[in-house]
Amino acid sequence: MYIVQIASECAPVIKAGGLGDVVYGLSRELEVRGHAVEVILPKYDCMRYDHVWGMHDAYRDLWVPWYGGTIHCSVYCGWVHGQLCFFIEPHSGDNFFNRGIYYGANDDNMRFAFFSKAALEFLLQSNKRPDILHCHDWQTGLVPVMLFEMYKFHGMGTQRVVYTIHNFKHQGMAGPDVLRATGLNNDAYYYSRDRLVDDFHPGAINFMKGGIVYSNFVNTVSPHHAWEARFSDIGCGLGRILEVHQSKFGGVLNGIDYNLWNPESDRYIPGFYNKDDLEGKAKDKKALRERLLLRDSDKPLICYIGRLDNQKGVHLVHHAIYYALHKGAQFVLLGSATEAAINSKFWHEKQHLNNNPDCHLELGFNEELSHLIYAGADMIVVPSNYEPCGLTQVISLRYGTVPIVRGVGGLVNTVFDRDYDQNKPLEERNGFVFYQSDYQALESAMSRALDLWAKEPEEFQKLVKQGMEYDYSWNHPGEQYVGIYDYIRHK
Ligand SMILES: Nc1ncnc2c1ncn2[C@@H]1O[C@H](COP(=O)(O)OP(=O)(O)O[C@H]2O[C@H](CO)[C@@H](O)[C@H](O)[C@H]2O)[C@@H](O)[C@H]1O
Repeated sequence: MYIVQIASECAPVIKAGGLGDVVYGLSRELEVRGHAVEVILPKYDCMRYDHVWGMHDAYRDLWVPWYGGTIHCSVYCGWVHGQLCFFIEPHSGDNFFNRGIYYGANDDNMRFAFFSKAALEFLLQSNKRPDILHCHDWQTGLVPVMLFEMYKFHGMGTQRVVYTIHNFKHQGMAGPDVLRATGLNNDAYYYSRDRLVDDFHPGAINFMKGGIVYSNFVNTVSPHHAWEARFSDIGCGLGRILEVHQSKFGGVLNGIDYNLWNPESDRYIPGFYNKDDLEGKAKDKKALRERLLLRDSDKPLICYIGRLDNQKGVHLVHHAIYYALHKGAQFVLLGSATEAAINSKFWHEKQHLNNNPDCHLELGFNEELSHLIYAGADMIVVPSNYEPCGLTQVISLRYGTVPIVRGVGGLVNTVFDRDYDQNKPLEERNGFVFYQSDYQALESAMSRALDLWAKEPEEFQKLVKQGMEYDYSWNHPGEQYVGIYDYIRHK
């Protein structure tokens, strides 16, 4: 099959979070399975150009209709660690992708509506006719809308679309302007409850809803989150439309790239190891302590890696730091906050803990350091309020770092409590789970983990190995996505 992914991120060249990992990892897996995959991305000024090889212009004069006129774009192509990617660069006063940021501008809705339109124009004008377009999150929700309402009539009638939702919270909203800009026009038609209008804001077009209504298959990134999206408020108002389209909606658990995340060959860690020989992990712990100026000791080391925002349960992350220190453990945090209030709270905390030899807060995005932390830590906390899939607990399992997680979303599908899991036999359990979002719940799971570490080190080691035995590579999800592509092609 010929598959084109249209997305706003692809790791490591453009990575703000887990979406980038998934776009890259899934693309590689599909290629290994013998399919041809291309990725279409915006050409941001701030992307990591050092991760693109052989960048050259692929399509010099792409004219994209926008409002009544056109915007001139150039399309570049290059290889991101073996994956062929196309980067669209618009030349207009809007400066859509020259802002020094990926997201967070006031006109994000227009930036990504334009990108979606430009991606379709690029396919149309360059005569690319993939079997499958795979779109991700609100940024590309308008792709299937425009494909089936416009481009279908211009020679793109056989393309099928899979739409993957990584986060229901951000849905992309705009006024009727976006219909004018993209050429969809016809307000009365699109402002209907079974098409694009937001169920709760009658004046707004909802991009994600468009993606759900028009795509041939829709999924989120774990089976449990698919259930939550339909039957709880986690669907953020999209529950009704998911109900209407339930026959084409499901959950596919994410994988991680096992070549990139591999403690036996990771180029960012000094000690290599596997489940049968964990000596290298001790070396990594030592290296991590040295790098972050933590005192060398026989204390356990707990970490947190991830965005710092309400989704991730920041109040519990904050509490975990102090509870770990109180229990005689060390704590390392690697996180970045986009919200000013959260950012300043953690900067304040960082200053406060600056001289503590058992704690280090690293605020910012640092891919390389994240590898060393996954390898060097004994445990990771993931106390999310909601979590569509979650990659950090899965990466941790691969690195023999025991996850302590809140039982929501994909965390439920990947972490099984050592003491209480009802469905897995003892020898298949791999971490600690708590359910409530209060301090006591977190503390009880953390203290169970720390007690096991201190009092029954052999049992703790067993848990580490059991976690490393899980296969959360792209192998299985890759097969599931190919099954979905096949199904919608022949339906
Ligand atoms: N400061 C930092 N420095 C370095 N690396 C950092 C970092 N902060 C995060 N990362 C890395 O970014 C990735 C984050 O993965 P998550 O699953 O937490 O994604 P996120 O919530 O962004 O995405 C959404 O999409 C993904 C993919 O579908 C879902 O798993 C998830 O539930 C959903 O919220 C991991 O690879 C992690 O190591």
